[in-house]
Order: sequence, then C-alpha cells, then structure tokens
Amino acid sequence: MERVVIVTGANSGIGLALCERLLAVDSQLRLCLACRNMRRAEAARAALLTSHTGARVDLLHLDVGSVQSVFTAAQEVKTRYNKIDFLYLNAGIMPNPQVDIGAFFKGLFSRNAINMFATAEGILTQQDRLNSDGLQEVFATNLFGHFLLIRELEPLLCQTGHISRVVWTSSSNAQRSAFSIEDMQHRNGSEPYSSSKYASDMVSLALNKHKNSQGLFSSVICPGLVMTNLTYGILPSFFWTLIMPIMYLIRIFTNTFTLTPYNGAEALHWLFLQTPESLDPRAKYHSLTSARGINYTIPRQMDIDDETSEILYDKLLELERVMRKKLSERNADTEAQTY
Ligand SMILES: NC(=O)C1=CN([C@@H]2O[C@H](COP(=O)(O)OP(=O)(O)OC[C@H]3O[C@@H](n4cnc5c(N)ncnc54)[C@H](OP(=O)(O)O)[C@@H]3O)[C@@H](O)[C@H]2O)C=CC1
Ligand SMILES: CC(C)=CCC[C@@H](C)[C@H]1CC[C@H]2C3=C(CC[C@]12C)[C@@]1(C)CCC(=O)[C@@H](C)[C@@H]1CC3
Repeated sequence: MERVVIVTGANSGIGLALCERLLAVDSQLRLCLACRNMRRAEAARAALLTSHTGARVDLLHLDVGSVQSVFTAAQEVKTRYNKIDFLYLNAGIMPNPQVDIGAFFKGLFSRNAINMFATAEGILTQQDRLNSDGLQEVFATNLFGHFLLIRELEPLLCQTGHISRVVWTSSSNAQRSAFSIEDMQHRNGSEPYSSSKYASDMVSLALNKHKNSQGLFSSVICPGLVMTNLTYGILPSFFWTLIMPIMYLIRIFTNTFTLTPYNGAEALHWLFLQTPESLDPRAKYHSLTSARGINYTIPRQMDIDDETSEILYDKLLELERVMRKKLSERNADTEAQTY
C-alpha cells in the first residue's frame, strides 16, 4: 500500500538522510519534501532520484517560520493527498550560537563531562530575534509553525480507521530549566533552542493525550550530535574536521556522538518501522552510535509533567487564534489597498 510521508526541512542534513533511508525501505513511498528554498529542494530531489530511480518524490514550498506559508502549504497538501501516514517535523534552526569556553573547560574536568557532551547543558546560548509575524524566530520555526501545520492538517491526520504519525526532531539539549510557561516564546532568555525543543517534547505528550483516540500518534526523537549545517553554525566545518579524532574518542564514552546525518536519522527511521501502540508517549527516542559504529535506538523518559504540557497546549491554541485573526486582518487590508 502506498504510504504518504511528509518531511519538513528535507533538503539537507538529518531530513535528507531520513528521506534516503525511507526510500531504501519502501519503494512504494509517496515522499514529500517540504522546504523553504525550492532551489535546494530541487537539488535534494535530484540527489534522491539518482539513488532511487523512479521514486515518487514531490516538493512542497513551506517556510515553517511564517504563519501564512504554513496555511498556504497545508492547503496545497489537502488538495494533493487524501491521507498522511507520517509527518516528520524536522526543520529547525539555532541562530547565532555561542559556546561558553569557560564553562566548557570547567565542565570538561568535572564529573558532569559526559553529560555536557551529550546535552551541551550550560555551555550553549543563542541570540534570537522577532520574525515578520512578530514571533520569536526560534519558537516560530522549531515549534509553532509545526504546531500550526498539524492543526491545519487535522482533517488528514485524524481520520477514522486510519493511523497517522507525527515525529518531532527534538534534542537532548531540551531542558526544563530553559523553558518557562510564562515566556513560552523565550523572549527573555538566552537558550531559545533548548526552550523550543523542550516545548516540542511537551506538545507531543499533549497531542497523544488529545488525539490518540482520533488515530493520531506523536513521538519525539533526538538524533545525537550530527555534523550538519546546524553544527557548522556553532564551529566552522574545518574545525570539526580537525577535532574529528577527539570526537570518535568521546564516542567511546557517550554513544550520542552519531556524527553523520545517516546515523542521526536512525531513530526517525526506526520509528517508521514501529507500530504506534508499542511506543511510549513519555519517551524520547535517541539515535545512538556505538564506538564500533553500530546504530541503534533507545527510549529515555522525558523530564516533563502533564499539567505544564496541557497549559502549553492551551496557550498554543490561543496564540493560533490570535495569529489567524491578525492574518485575516492583514489580508483584508491588502485586499482593500488593491481595489
Ligand atoms: N545536528 C545536530 O547535532 C542536531 C540537530 N537536531 C535537529 O535536527 C533537525 C535537522 O537539523 P540538521 O539536519 O542538523 O540541520 P540542517 O541545517 O542541515 O537542516 C535543517 C533543515 O531545516 C530547514 N529549515 C530551517 N528553517 C526552516 C524554515 N523556516 N522553514 C522550512 N525549513 C526550514 C533547513 O532549510 P535551509 O536549507 O533552507 O536552511 C534545513 O533543510 C533540526 O530540528 C535540529 O534542531 C537535533 C539535535 C542535534
Ligand atoms: C567535541 C569537542 C572537543 C568540542 C566541542 C564542544 C562543543 C562545541 C560541543 C560539545 C557538545 C556539543 C553538542 C551540541 C553542539 C556542539 C557542542 C556544544 C548540540 C547542542 C547540537 C544540537 C543539539 O540539538 C544537541 C543534541 C547537541 C548536544 C551536544
């Protein structure tokens, strides 16, 4: 049976590697690359077709950081497909990352060193900004745009007699301490990435509570530390290449250094092969790579509580209402100006 799979941020890194891996296990797949840059999306499609001749690969223009773009893309999806089997919410950004060198060396010689390498806890900050919708860019891209996409696609995702799955590419950098329910967009802090990923973990839990009965199941994964455009924004690629032997050495102590996009996509690929009933809604599924280079997936319990996840879910629904109103007013103004 033909399965429909949509992957956001599919033109590079972990998203593109996932597409390669999915086409390798299911040649009947109807794969949709949802990307903000159509030139890069075309190049990704061409690369996929080189290794999987005859595969059905569609492109969709989607900027998850723009409310209007999410609505337009969702409309397009509804005209193209009559069901969605998997929606991989993978697009993500980490703008202007800064590593606290002092904290890094302090951590290196502490008992917490392994945890620091696995989670970057306490050593990584970012500088966020407002986008054209007036939202914090990291929150809008990593979380809210994806939330809106699910909401818009509910008619396809929640159909009686059909199971749909959404999978969030979260991170082990998601930390409770970085998130505040009073400041869900993280306007006031310096860890918007960690906050947005922690929020996605909570939304996944809430989605399972509200939508499992309608056939929608949500999961979260962490791909581990992977060399992609995102990590090349933290340190330049030549520097990562220089320290690669050290990275393989660290992998002996923490299997979270998956390093390649193929390895990082392990948990995403693994989830594709599981039945939703066998999954734990409170677990994050981690891609891991052993020192010998063997890939595997393990679940770890997330540090989240039901009450906060429910409050967050309600706050996102409220923000959705506000943004819909804002957008319809903006569109009415533009229409009035053209007449
Ligand atoms: N690399 C790592 O170590 C880790 C990564 N992750 C997560 O994995 C996911 C994939 O990142 P990764 O592969 O590493 O990095 P990449 O930068 O290679 O991939 C990110 C993808 O998201 C796309 N994207 C970014 N912003 C938007 C937007 N507004 N609308 C649509 N697409 C967008 C990018 O498109 P474009 O090419 O146009 O920028 C790109 O295709 C992210 O969610 C990231 O947070 C989690 C843990 C570790
Ligand atoms: C490896 C050596 C010797 C130096 C690199 C130090 C840091 C730049 C590096 C250590 C842990 C890394 C890490 C991430 C980024 C780079 C580090 C801070 C992530 C935050 C990248 C994105 C994620 O989502 C996390 C899962 C990563 C956690 C570990």
